[in-house]
Amino acid sequence: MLKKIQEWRGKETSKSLSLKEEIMKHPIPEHIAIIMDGNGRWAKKRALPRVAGHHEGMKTVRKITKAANSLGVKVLTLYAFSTENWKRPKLEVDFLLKLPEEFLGTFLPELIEENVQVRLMGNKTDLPDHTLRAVEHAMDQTKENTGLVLNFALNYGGRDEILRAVKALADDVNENRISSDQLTEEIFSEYLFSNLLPDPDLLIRTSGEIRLSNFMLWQLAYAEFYFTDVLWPDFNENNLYEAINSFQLRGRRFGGI
Ligand SMILES: Cc1cc(N2CCCCCC2)n2ncc(-c3ccc(F)cc3)c2n1
Repeated sequence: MLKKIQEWRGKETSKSLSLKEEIMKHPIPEHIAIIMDGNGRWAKKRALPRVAGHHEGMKTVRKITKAANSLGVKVLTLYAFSTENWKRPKLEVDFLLKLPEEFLGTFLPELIEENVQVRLMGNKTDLPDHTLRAVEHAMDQTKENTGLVLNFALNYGGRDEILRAVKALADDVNENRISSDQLTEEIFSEYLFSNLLPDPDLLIRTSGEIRLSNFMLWQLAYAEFYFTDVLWPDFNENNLYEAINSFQLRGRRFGGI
């Protein structure tokens, strides 16, 4: 039995290595965005509390961040907490909003070592002070880093983002800081939380759900979508390679023929 497990693991490793070698021969998506779904289901399958799935999912964040950075991905955006998540039970929300400081408290030295730049995308005002302090400290400690931009969508909602951008733009028009005929998609993008970041090339959503859930509604206009039944806590480097391989096999036309 042990021999069979070792043989299986050997095959898995060689499959993973050969797939990584394969995708490295072709352009790697510059910006990958991930809806990290399936954490509660992962816990339920093991008769564990939902928060155990969130905690396991946090370990997957580290694993996939390292894998993306080693591939040369430029931006990795992770949907960590949506504006809709406030509707969850208070105990679960409190647990979730402690994860940023737990993750950074453990892995920030490693992120700095790996030249990763931490960034936040979302509405900061409603976040607890302890959460914001941890993230802003990490952003300050990594602002000079030039490797992977690890962009956490925290208290983020696509419609909220667009509405805030329109309001700020309307103020600028009313104050004659810009006229509506000067407005372009590029200028509008600067009003979004994701300003200065390139749009995602590849969106990955785990756990089999096939919907956007109010995520990066403007920015995903031309992205390739990849859906997998794998639950986020089980998502590994080979699953990432499979998603990138699928992306590379598709011909992107950006609306052209
Ligand atoms: C709210 C939340 C939930 C959260 N989960 C773990 C991953 C699965 C999805 C939900 C639960 N993770 N994982 C890492 C962070 C995080 C956020 C900001 C930051 F600067 C550093 C780490 C995180 N934040």
